Amino acid sequence: MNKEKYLRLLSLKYPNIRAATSEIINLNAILRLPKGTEYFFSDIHGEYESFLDLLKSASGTIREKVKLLFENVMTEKEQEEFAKLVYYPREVLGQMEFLKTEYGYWERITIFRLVLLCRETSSKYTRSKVRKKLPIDYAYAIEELLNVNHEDQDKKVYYNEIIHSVIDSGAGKDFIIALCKLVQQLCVDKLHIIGDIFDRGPRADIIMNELMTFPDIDIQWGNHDISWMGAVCGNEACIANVLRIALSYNNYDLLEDGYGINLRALSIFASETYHSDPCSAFYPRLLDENKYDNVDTSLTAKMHKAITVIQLKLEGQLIKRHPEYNMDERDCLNKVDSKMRRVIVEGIEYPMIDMNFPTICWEHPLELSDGEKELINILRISFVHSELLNRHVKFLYSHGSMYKCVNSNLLYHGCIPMEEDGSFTKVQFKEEIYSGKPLFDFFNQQAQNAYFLPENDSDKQDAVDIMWYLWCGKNSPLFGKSKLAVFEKYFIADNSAAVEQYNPYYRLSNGARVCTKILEEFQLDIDKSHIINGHVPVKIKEGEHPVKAEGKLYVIDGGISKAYQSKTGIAGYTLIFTSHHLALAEHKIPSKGLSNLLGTKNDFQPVSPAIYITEKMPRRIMVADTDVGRELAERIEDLKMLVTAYKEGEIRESEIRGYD
Ligand SMILES: O=P(O)(O)OC[C@H]1O[C@](O)(COP(=O)(O)O)[C@@H](O)[C@@H]1O
Ligand SMILES: [Mn+2]
Repeated sequence: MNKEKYLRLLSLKYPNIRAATSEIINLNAILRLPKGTEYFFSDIHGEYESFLDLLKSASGTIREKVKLLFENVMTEKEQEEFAKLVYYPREVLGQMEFLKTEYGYWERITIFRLVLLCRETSSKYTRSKVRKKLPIDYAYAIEELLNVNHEDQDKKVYYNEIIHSVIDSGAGKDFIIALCKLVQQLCVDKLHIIGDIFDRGPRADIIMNELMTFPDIDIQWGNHDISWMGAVCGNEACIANVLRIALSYNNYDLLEDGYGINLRALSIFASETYHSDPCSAFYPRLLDENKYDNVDTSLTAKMHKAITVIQLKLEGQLIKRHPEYNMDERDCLNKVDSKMRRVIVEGIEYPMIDMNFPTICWEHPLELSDGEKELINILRISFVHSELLNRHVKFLYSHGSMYKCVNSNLLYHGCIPMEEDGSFTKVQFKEEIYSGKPLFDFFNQQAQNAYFLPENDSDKQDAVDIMWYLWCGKNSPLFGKSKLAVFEKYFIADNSAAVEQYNPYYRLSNGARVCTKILEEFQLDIDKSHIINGHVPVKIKEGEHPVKAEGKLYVIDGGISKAYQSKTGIAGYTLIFTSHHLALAEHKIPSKGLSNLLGTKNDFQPVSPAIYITEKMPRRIMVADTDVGRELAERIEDLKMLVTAYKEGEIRESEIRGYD
């Protein structure tokens, strides 16, 4: 756009010198504020209770602020009760049994204390930023309360008046809820999710609903997320895969209650096809109980086997369609010698532990039976049309990507595929060869194409297929392992056949030199920047540490996922980036959540992690030093140009606004 056209558009918003100048002053003020606090989480894996605890408590930060403010007027127990209210106001209020007279007093003092907490948490933001986070209904009242000067006697009366009128009008509870939510949102200014929201734990859908309420959030897709996205794009191998994992963890509530995926056809097909098969290797892991949909485990095992066989066939077909994936080795069904009941994997022969495959014709092992064809078709329709799942996937697209550079940090879930010598692996798709950043960009574009291209576009199918490659391909930055040993885990007794080798990245990135090379590849300042990954559980109890490469790399998969806590020894990490420092909050097992709060009242354990400062900033980081700050500085320059244009008569000033 040419300069004059651009300034004319800008003049619609700032129609005269006064308006433009006052915006310049505002923006300059914002630049001089400390930057907001950023929170990083990864590998949440459907654990909605623990995750909501961490999010709503700002990983222990709110508890610290409560202590700071009220240590002298509240006992430890009262502080804990108060913090509990801030995290789960609706639930706590629903539980309260007070005499009417006591309640009125409690409501007043609670509002008063919450306002103090809001003031403390909002102190480093401009009024305008706080205003944007205010709930519409109470914006005016809250803003007044936050900004009243307590020294002034008249103002104090005014302050009390506001609180009284809120209570008198019967809005006390709602007002308390609004203040609590505001504290939560003020504490976590920016939220970064480094992938793997889905699979294993009970309710990824509840996590997504919560994330969608967050004003400032970005998501770097994990391999598990991309496989759900692929499923919604209609990739049948991905559909079979997400169902297989969900069944293996007994996640019926997520599938049926959450996403409305109808499993009737699968259960009928499985119980008929595998009626006398014990399906022993397919019993689900029972880490959580379903609240709504309970299916007996022997039927689940049959459904699990049915979908696994379908998945192996569909994967084999995909591999045949795409020789460029170089994944022939993963076409395992074609490596089975059905007569000898043996299979050859990576050149080694193993006995098969199970040869009951009523739907496989060994002449053409990848062909779906008629029943399987009909079934996968029904399931595909269910996934592609699930309304809530589509909303969630759209959000993953609008707020997510393969990687992100933000405030001097490089965020991605898994790895940059690398050779043993530290060079970026060159990967060929069609005629093009990609490596390093261009490989990420290529996959990012393909993921977009998979969902957004119209059905009749000739590039659509390849893009939809690549979603499966991103889930488990050797050179997928989201996966980064030599193979995903689905077949071996179910059908070979020897565990060594199921070993998945990590890409050399995972060893080489422990060295600062390789991390520097990666940061340079993404044009980041090598002295200030960090790489932030998830994907690989950090085995703390075996002496591993999340901070690597002389502080340049953070791996923050600490095991929020219950299934992995025995490996890591903790219940997850939160990386916290304030204006002063980078810190890791290390969460203890068990993080007792909402269900405890609602069950036995006294059993609630507040989130109180061990917090370690891992890097102090040489000086306080201000908004001016951040990406947003750079955008604001540009806007200031533009506004200055506009002021000059007004002064020189190039554009005429006006009082009225453009289009509104
Ligand atoms: O422990 P589970 O749920 O059976 O999953 C094991 C599988 O998950 C994977 O680790 C991928 O999941 P992550 O991205 O969470 O590591 C595979 O490599 C592995 O085969
Ligand atoms: Mn992962």
